[in-house]
Amino acid sequence: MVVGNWKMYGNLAWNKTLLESLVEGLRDYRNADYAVCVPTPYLFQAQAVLAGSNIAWGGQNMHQFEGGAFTGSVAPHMLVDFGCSYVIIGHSERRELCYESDPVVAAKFEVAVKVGIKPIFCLGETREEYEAGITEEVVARQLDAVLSRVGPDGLAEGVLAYEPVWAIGTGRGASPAQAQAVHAFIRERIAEQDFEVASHIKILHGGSVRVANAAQLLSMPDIDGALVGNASLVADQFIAICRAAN
Ligand SMILES: O=C(CO)COP(=O)(O)O
Repeated sequence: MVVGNWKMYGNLAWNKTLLESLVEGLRDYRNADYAVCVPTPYLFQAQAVLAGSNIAWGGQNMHQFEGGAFTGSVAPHMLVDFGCSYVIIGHSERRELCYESDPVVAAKFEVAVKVGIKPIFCLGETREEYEAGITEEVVARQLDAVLSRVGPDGLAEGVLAYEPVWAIGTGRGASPAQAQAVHAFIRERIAEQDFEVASHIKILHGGSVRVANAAQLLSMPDIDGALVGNASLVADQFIAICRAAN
């Protein structure tokens, strides 16, 4: 599975070119599930261009409540209205810059499943945490917050994305072996609760996934796909990463 996270980039004209190029470039490919998570105002455009194609679309965030006086927020059902299959939950940029806590991320995960949207649940350690050698502790805490709220069967309704924060946007991602070790740790921790769920759940990798390193990362046994930032903004690069998935 390969998912593009456009973050806060794009405009109507530019999106149109990118989306149409993706449809064209991936038309004959069925090797993986493909999706793009676009800024909320452009969901209608993603829906219009991608409907009927083999590329799904989704949001990058949503509120955990179904409605209310939350100026500037987007309710889960609003993503449903625009045909979203996915929503990114707990991205490190939202955890860090918007102070989203583990309990909030867990609540969002639960609500997304409830309204029928697959959450792409992000977890990963910061550079300080990595350097302090507490990666597993941090990732376990983030995972457990969701697991304890929805249980293994609930978790199975979503997709996981391990994104070491120090690898995001830096061009210096984790090595395949480094990434594999944490992916395996995550899978083992889920297996402690439910072996079946652990063996079937998709764990994507994110953080400077590029054309040059995608195939190697995706060949690791516990890496089931990629969550791509920068390279998802360039049609040829995103298409190449999608084609590298198997
Ligand atoms: O944050 C990311 C995807 O969610 C990764 O971004 P980059 O691919 O730009 O490092």
